Amino acid sequence: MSSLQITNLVHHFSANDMVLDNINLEVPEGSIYGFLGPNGAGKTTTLKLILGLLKKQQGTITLFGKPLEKNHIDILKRVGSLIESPSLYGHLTAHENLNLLQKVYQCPKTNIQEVLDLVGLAHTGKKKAGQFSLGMKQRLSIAIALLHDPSLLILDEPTNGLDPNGMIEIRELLLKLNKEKGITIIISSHLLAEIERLVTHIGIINKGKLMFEGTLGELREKQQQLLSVILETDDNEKATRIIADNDLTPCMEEGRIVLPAISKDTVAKINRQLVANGLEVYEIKAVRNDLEAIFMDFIKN
Ligand SMILES: Nc1ncnc2c1ncn2[C@@H]1O[C@H](COP(=O)(O)OP(=O)(O)OP(=O)(O)O)[C@@H](O)[C@H]1O
Repeated sequence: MSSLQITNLVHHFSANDMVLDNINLEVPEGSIYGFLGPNGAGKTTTLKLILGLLKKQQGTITLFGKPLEKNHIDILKRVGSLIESPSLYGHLTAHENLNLLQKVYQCPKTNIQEVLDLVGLAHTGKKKAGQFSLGMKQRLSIAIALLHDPSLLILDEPTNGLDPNGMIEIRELLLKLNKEKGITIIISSHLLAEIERLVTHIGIINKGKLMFEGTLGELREKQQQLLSVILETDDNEKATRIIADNDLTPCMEEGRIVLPAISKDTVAKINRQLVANGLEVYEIKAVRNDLEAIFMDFIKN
């Protein structure tokens, strides 16, 4: 069962800007789904459409097996979200902030202490939210999103601007919410390293197109398949010209030639050509791309 399914989602802000270009994605129930992409890729637009904060133009959005348009209120009751900067009352304590919003959202009062415990703010007592660190403010915003006991939490770049400690706190909180409360989480980010140790599933979006979707394990499998080749010769400029004649695109990095993934046969062929052209080949080695390099590859192409 999936918590969210999107099919053929298209969105324009004006006639000739395709901000979302036929997005299809699926968030399994119980997963932590990392929605990854560079600035301007279309992450916030997608998340706003999922929450009904933007009017859908084309495609279908289904949450908990029901179409969004026809079940908007019922669906929103099951979703907590944090999109863009949170609105907190700086002159109120964490408890007072939650107390106020609990009345606005008409959710059970009993949730307040539990939610404060969950996000690690139960000890903040009389301290006003305005005096909180950015990390504490983010955790209070997540607490607000949790007040009505949602089964899906949608967070748009919640670790933006946090120091490494703040990032770790949010990561541990989200893992706890997922494990202990069974909450499905969608979290957007433009940094793979930031969410790599948190997510079970990843969707990579670039220029409004979904470039990859799968489990973290499937992304790692791509890592196994992708090998770049590093070469060093006594005349790298000449070697680069010879290699480029094979329809390859070598580039220079730190005085060595770097080639995208190529087959063993091609490596042998290039080696023969370089030697036949009188070059000394000092080194040819295959290197595994790390996950970050794979992500960069998705957003480059
Ligand atoms: N209200 C709007 N009117 C016009 N263009 C918009 C509007 N909102 C977003 N855009 C454009 O749509 C594109 C996608 O923006 P979006 O905010 O969805 O990207 P993002 O992946 O969330 O990026 P970021 O990490 O920078 O927030 C960008 O080119 C942005 O300038």
